[in-house]
Amino acid sequence: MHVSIVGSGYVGTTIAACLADLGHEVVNVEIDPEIVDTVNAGEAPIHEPGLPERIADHAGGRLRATTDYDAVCDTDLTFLCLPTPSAEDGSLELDAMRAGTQSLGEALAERDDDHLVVVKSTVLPGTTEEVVGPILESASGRAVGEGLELAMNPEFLRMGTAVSDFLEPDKVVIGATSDEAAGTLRDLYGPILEREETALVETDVREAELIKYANNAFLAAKVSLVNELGNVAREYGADAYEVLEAVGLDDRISEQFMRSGLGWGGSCFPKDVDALRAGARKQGYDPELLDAVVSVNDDQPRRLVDLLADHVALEGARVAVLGLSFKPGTDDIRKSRALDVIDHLLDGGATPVAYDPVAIDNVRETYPDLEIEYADSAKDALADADGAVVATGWSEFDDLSFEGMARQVVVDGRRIDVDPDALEVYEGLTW
Ligand SMILES: NC(=O)C1=CN([C@@H]2O[C@H](COP(=O)(O)OP(=O)(O)OC[C@H]3O[C@@H](n4cnc5c(N)ncnc54)[C@H](O)[C@@H]3O)[C@@H](O)[C@H]2O)C=CC1
Ligand SMILES: O=C(O)[C@H]1O[C@H](OP(=O)(O)OP(=O)(O)OC[C@H]2O[C@@H](n3ccc(=O)[nH]c3=O)[C@H](O)[C@@H]2O)[C@H](O)[C@@H](O)[C@@H]1O
Repeated sequence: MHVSIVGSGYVGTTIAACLADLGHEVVNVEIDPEIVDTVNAGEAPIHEPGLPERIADHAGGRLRATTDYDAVCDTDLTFLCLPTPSAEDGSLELDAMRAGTQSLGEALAERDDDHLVVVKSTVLPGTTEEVVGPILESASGRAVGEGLELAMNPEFLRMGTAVSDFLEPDKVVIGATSDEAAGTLRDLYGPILEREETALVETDVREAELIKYANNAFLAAKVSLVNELGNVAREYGADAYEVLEAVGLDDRISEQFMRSGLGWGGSCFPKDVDALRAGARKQGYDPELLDAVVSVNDDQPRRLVDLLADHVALEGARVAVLGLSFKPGTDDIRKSRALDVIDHLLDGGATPVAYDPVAIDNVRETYPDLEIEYADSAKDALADADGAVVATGWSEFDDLSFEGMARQVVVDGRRIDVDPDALEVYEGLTW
């Protein structure tokens, strides 16, 4: 099939390379010319395992990128993989969706053949049919349902495992406005749907939109619940990891997403939970539980720094911060809990000395005025430090030597492997 993908960020680039891998002819339409040049040069614009080799294999062949929307006219369907960030008040901001849809509609005015537009971005119920559809119709002069089809197909990939998550998903959700649209997507995903492990969910558009939010809200809530149970376990002097490992043996609960500690961050859980809360309020419902999910999460970084302050006077202290990315395996620092930990350390008058295997440049570029020191290795960060906090659970922190610290006080927000008896103080945030 000939596929166009509007937006070549984490999702758009990943699915473009994977669809090319499945044998489709793919073009990425992206406003950032630097990203376009990178993809066309056969390189990955983002850090994601498995992506560089796929882009190198297909660029110049089945995969290309362009800034020119007219490229969509040579394709059968277009995915919208545009950003859907939070507005100041946490509500869903649709400026990029509106702008990209307008450009797509204008380009499709030039095409008479059937065309399917698929919303891949995470959007609240009603957005596909009440925002995207009308913009498409007015910009293209074509009517949805008359050769111009509309569908919503949410994405569940995780950063760090995006390629394998896309190619080997638990489920594919298709919310289509017509049987033809659903059939086109089934054909597109053929080899993925043939896998026994992939469930196919066909539903209406509104349900498809909400499934994505419900999925993320559930996972974020699970981590907040696990964190709350961990906080309680600590008060009782019990080990939450042992407790939750046993709880996870119950099939109804599952062993996944049971790691308590510093909480969830990233570009999706925070914005999606906020958008759902704001959307629910707009509909007249007060989402008390989701509010609590956020407040438990917001409190964990402060709790971590308070725990350190029980052992180290923060004013004037050198504190090693191990990890900056929002989770291991990615250089993404958006809404990383590590940044909140750093803010609390700075508020307490400490000097944070940060180390991360891949995310330091992102922090430097994004927060040039942040008054912290950076280290080239964990060992350098720990040298002469009065205390250390573990903010991201990179595997290289397992079995780390804490020698060289002024005082071996370690407060762990991610349950790395350490020998507590070898340290002066070892505190786990939730165990
Ligand atoms: N990042 C992730 O792990 C996942 C993200 N999602 C959802 O997918 C959507 C996209 O997310 P990401 O790929 O992470 O965003 P991103 O910010 O990495 O990429 C979006 C891309 O769209 C481009 N763009 C913006 N306006 C444009 C326009 N008018 N025309 C063409 N290109 C334009 C940007 O330059 C950027 O490269 C969001 O709704 C997100 O919630 C869903 C599942 C996973
Ligand atoms: O909508 C999205 O963009 C994506 O959001 C998450 O993916 P991602 O943000 O890449 O990362 P996760 O692995 O889900 O981790 C999210 C946060 O939860 C934290 N977490 C996760 C699991 C756990 O047990 N404990 C825990 O604290 C991680 O450290 C991280 O900060 C979802 O897992 C994806 O299914 C979804 O597609």
